[in-house]
Amino acid sequence: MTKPARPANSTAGAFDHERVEAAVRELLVAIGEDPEREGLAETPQRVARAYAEMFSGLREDPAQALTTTFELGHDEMILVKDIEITSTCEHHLVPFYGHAHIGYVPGNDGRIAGLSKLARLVDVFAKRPQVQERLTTQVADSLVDLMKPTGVIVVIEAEHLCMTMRGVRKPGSKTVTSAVRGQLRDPATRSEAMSLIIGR
Ligand SMILES: Nc1nc2c(ncn2[C@@H]2O[C@H](COP(=O)(O)OP(=O)(O)OP(=O)(O)O)[C@@H](O)[C@H]2O)c(=O)[nH]1
Ligand SMILES: [Zn+2]
Repeated sequence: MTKPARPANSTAGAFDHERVEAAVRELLVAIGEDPEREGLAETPQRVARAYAEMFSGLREDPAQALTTTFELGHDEMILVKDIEITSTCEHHLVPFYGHAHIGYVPGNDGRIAGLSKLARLVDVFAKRPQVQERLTTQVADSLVDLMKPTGVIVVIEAEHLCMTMRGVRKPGSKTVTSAVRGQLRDPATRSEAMSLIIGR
């Protein structure tokens, strides 16, 4: 049975460096390598440090990313385009990377978010084992939760290394996912938002 995905704001247990190091050492033996040879001797520790960074979002709360908001009385769409993202495919544990575009129309209070905080919010979810669709909806749903905006659109375009370096080997293929909430579901506003995002 497929287990349900971890809820957006749950916090995972502490990162166990020693256990990751032991697992990487074991992995090296399993692929026929010598984990004691000079070039690999420190690899388990390096990989543990890298994983701690790549999966740091498991222990982060999205509410802590969206800390700074301003009461501006703004009621038009705000769009932050081309936010670079790197995440990790949960099926193969290799990266997928590309760009996120986040647009929203503030709620009735006209409250807006600090621009950098939107990029921080994406990272909370990107730094977890992911599939692109869930990453996209988690960003949209947490923005709805935290900002109570009138509308939200999140578009992510990414290249998956699991499709380029191995398996089907189709370099250059891009996956585009979107999540649209509230007023931006209206076909006219949605297509205006999409043309701002896609029209470069
Ligand atoms: N929908 C979706 N699929 C993904 C994502 N990342 C990887 N996948 C796909 O997950 C699928 C896993 O398929 P499996 O048949 O279980 O694994 P596999 O034998 O390694 O598959 P191949 O990649 O086709 O060699 C593959 O089709 C991947 O392309 C993602 O973010 N979203
Ligand atoms: Zn994959």
